[in-house]
Amino acid sequence: MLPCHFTPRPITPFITCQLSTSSVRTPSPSQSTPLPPPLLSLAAKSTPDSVSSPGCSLQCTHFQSCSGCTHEFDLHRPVIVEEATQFFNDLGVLDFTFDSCKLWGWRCRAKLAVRGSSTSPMIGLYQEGTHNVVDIPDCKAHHPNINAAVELLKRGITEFDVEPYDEDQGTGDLRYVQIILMQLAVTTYSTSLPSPERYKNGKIQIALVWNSRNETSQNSDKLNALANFLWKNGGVRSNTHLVHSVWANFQTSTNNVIFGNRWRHLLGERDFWEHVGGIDICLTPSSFGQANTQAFDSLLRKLQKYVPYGASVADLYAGAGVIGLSLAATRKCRSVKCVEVNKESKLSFEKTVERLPDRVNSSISWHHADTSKEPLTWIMGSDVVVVDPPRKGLDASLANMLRDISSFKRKVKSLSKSPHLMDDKKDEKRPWVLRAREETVQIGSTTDLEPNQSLPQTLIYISCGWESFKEDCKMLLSNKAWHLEKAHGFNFFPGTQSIEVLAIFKRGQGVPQKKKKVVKKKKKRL
Ligand SMILES: C[S@@+](CC[C@H](N)C(=O)[O-])C[C@H]1O[C@@H](n2cnc3c(N)ncnc32)[C@H](O)[C@@H]1O
Repeated sequence: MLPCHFTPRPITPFITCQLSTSSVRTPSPSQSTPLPPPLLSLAAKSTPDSVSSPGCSLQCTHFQSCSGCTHEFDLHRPVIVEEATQFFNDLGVLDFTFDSCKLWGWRCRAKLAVRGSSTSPMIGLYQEGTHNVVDIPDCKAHHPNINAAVELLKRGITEFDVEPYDEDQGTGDLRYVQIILMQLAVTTYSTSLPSPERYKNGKIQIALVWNSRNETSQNSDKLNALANFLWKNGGVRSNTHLVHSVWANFQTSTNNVIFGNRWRHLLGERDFWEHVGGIDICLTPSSFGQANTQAFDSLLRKLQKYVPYGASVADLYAGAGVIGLSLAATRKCRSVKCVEVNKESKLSFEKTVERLPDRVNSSISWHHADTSKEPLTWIMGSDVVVVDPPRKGLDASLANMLRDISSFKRKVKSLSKSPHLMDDKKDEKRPWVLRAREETVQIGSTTDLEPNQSLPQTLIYISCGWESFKEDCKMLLSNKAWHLEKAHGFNFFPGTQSIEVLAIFKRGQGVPQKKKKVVKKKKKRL
């Protein structure tokens, strides 16, 4: 076990170190994937270190050539944590915490470009500022099973003479591959397995982005041959049993968009299950999923504590509704309303709901809608609103509405029949409202819910974009309708300067946190 050195700093968040990599194995078919850096198993609340600890360094051969990681040392404590601590201190939150999470092998989702030739394929990320792909077979951020899947794929490409995509010419077959680690196989469904075990034995979903319109295009025989190879050598009957399923996505556009609209399930099980936040969630290859599922799980567990039992929750930027559904299950919510602009997430939501424990008795709905359009109608009647926007932060209309929330009391009365949610407005013409109604999924009865015109008292902001968060935060606080009560950071992307922030805002001005008094013990006289 390597030591992690800690020395105090003037402003110090609590840092929780969980540096264990013991749970990660290397089941590469050829056994050539190296082990991640040595084991550190600390579980401590501690002040951070100020020296570069060798035990917390990346030790990756691809560092500097690959654009994935920007920082090599002190993975457990990105430099930005210092700034975040100061930022929250200035806003009166003196007990900002930072959970350092898993430092290597944390990435459970990878979208990698496939370039080079069939005899010498390269699978990796672009070099910073270029379209040159860097091969990253030994990536230390990837879960080892992702690296093993990449290696298997390379073998298949060579064996079946699959031409990687050539961006300049627009030729070749295989453009990208998306590889996702799943920690819960449907066939061996058992949430009683400890989480590290599930993580260690995670299976892989491979989605091949094929340079053709559909599965009947020219060269589809090669696609099938490659998929069969992956299944034969990595699937359920192989020695390694690494691969859960193989999918194809068809994309012929010359722009930078990775995926086309057409997806095909080729081999293995169709449904892909994950266990986070106390529930099983189903993810399709096209729906949003967090790259660092273990860190996301820690965040969800923390978030749940800020939601009162029986609360009504609006989950905005909801994806497949993971946050809302996790709250429905663990906080016995009265109602949960999820709002998401990507229609593809609907199916995942529906499947996840099917596996919710029987005891969940909430009224749950999922709406295919843009939360920036008439945002007030989405949060009305909720006690808690959760926002988890993309990196660019909140849509301006939503941020403005939240900032001015105190002035909306009267408007709420007139809006109490939400145009998004009510069916009795037959003359509704606005296309986005009609679309939202069409795609709405409602689970559980709404009749027991008395019309509720209240506005939320708690705002929970989950951010993956530190710069946009700072702006949104200042904006939200500027009208004094909210105060910041708590803030926590999570090391979602070790090796980079990005952190995930969980911030809890409450209505009103709040009481400033007091600095903890240092109680000096009197020396006993001998
Ligand atoms: C960071 S992801 C969070 C997803 C989800 N909360 C989760 O953890 O799985 C942001 C989500 O917001 C969605 N989104 C982006 N802009 C939106 C908008 N204006 N209205 C509704 N959803 C939006 C994206 O499609 C994406 O699914």
